[in-house]
Amino acid sequence: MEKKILHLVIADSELETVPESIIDHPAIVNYAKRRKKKPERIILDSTYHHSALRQLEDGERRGRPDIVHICLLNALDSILNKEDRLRVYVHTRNDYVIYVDPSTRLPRNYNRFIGLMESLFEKGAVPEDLKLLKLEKKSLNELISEINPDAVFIMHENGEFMIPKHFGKLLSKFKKPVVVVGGFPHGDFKSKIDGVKISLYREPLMAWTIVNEVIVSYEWEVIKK
Ligand SMILES: C[S@@+](CC[C@H](N)C(=O)[O-])C[C@H]1O[C@@H](n2cnc3c(N)ncnc32)[C@H](O)[C@@H]1O
Repeated sequence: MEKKILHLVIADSELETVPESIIDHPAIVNYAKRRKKKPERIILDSTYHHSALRQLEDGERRGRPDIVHICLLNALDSILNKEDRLRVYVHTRNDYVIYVDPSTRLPRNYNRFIGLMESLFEKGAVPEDLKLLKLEKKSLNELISEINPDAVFIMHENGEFMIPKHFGKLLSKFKKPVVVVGGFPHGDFKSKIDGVKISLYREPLMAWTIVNEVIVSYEWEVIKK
């Protein structure tokens, strides 16, 4: 029997290189100089580029690679992943998808993670020989069609309420479910996708907390040894 695998998509993630329209902004130019990189090659980060972000549409939610970093650390270090029952994808606001090999050992250090993302956006795959992380231009809907799941669940604070334990049970009924978690700090999904919206708590939680809850609730159902 084919084993059940959970496909987790961190969607509409606020991970992008600096947009053309702000490459001349002093906050970007100075930061790029300090890091000895070209402005267009650096990853937008609200901690350092706050004043430049104010000039961008959706500026209050953009530049949050830290959300992707923490979600990926949690997912890749999970028991579910070590048991080869998890596939993780990062979809970004500009419709790029990062395919994450389950054996990837992501840098714990945030600055090193940023360096890795910059190489990925420049080269399309890192490390170039092993291709543990691969970048492709793709919409969220294209990614989901490619996975070809038997169910799609969208984690959403306004979805049908279900405690994590019950959600794990529901997920385990499917062979290849996709679970979508928003990789952004505020607001709603920008991509339009079909799926069953599920809320796991009566308040909004951070994306990485939802990632943990989903993974562990599923793990308790499918890993029985
Ligand atoms: C920080 S939240 C998004 C921002 C949130 N809409 C807000 O304005 O505070 C990031 C993601 O975590 C998931 N999430 C957050 N709270 C949730 C909840 N109570 N139940 C299910 N998913 C949740 C959703 O996928 C959401 O897109």
